Amino acid sequence: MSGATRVLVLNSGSSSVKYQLLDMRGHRRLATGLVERIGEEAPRLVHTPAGGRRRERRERIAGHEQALRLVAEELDADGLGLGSAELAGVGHRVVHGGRSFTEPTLVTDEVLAEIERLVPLAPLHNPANLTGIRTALALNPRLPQVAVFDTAFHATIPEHAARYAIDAATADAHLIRRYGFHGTSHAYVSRRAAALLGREVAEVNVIVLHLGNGASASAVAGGRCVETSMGLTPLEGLVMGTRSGDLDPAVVFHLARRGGLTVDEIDTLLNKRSGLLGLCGANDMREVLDRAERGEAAARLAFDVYIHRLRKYLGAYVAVLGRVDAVVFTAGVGENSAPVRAAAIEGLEVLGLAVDPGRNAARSGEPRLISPEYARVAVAVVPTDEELEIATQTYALVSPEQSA
Ligand SMILES: Nc1ncnc2c1ncn2[C@@H]1O[C@H](COP(=O)(O)OP(=O)(O)O)[C@@H](O)[C@H]1O
Ligand SMILES: CC(=O)OP(=O)(O)O
Ligand SMILES: [Mg+2]
Repeated sequence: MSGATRVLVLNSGSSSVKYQLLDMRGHRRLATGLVERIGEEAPRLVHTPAGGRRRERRERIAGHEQALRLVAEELDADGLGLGSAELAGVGHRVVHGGRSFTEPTLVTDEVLAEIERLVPLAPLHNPANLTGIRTALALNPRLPQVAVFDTAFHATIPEHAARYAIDAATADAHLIRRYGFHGTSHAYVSRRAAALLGREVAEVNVIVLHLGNGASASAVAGGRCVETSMGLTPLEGLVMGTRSGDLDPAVVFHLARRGGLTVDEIDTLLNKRSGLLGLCGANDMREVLDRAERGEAAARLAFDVYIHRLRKYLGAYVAVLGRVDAVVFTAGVGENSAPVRAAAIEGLEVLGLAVDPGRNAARSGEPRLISPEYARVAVAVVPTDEELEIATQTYALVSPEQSA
């Protein structure tokens, strides 16, 4: 392999693509960007080269392939395109790896076929991820492509936590079990949390609360994930921006039989029109908090439902782990919302948990403690960096001699 030291990371969501180009010498970001509202009204691309001016494009963007071609054009314009000899490879976030993929994987035809086979388990995500890989390959067939799976870190969850209590043969026939998602973030953040405590990863038990648009909790014992809140798909668990999280599965039958909704309509309802949005009409936690402060009852209730669910999981994961060294908040809401963190931990002194108001209110892009000096369990904020983690894993695969 040549002296190529750059990695492009693509995180293709159902209607967006986030990307970063990193130089792995010193982990420097050379460009970052976002394409949003793909296939919807008013799509746009925002591209920011390091040290350069932010550029924006607003044009029709019908699908992910077109989105990626525009990204490639923007990178080309900065001399950073997919044809560049300095590019060592492309790392793709792939949401569902089923039980087939527990490690970052160099993409081959067989790997593509397996990701395709898993589409029914992640219909909103895997097709976009596949298009990302195929388009990058079309733009430069010689460039190594690496798939980094959201599910991989959760492969260590023991069987008793991964199995749903349904007919075993049916579960096996349809690959039904808990897979878990956001694994790249849970892995990265739990490692950074151990470093913040000045301890070895193998020594600490951590609960990670990844609260973004999608949200999930995980229990990590000595660096191995033992439980997580998302399941077969990223719908289970916590209340999210637009997803319901946990509910009685009979709600689905009831909506089909009594409400006259089709399965696809129920799927859309639970994934896109539920959560905070469904409860109060806003999916952004900042707006929910603003409206709640102005006395809007629906927004107050949405916040309370969100926090109640979070606290239930927190308590459950204390029981799962037995001993907890740290509770860690991460992702958009977890990193930025002091009110969410305060409400999640309030009154949990019995579990050794407390938040220092001054520390909680402070702002910083660095990992930090927000628990008081005396607390038995650390409460921390650790910014996640899925892109850096994907780039690091990609570089280790495509350039092992240099990344070592
Ligand atoms: N200051 C803040 N207070 C509350 N929520 C915030 C704040 N800043 C960002 N967020 C929330 O973070 C969410 C995005 O989180 P992020 O981790 O970037 O999500 P994703 O990667 O799933 O798109 C937004 O929906 C918004 O609600
Ligand atoms: C898997 C998942 O929920 O991802 P996101 O939070 O990016 O929607
Ligand atoms: Mg995210």
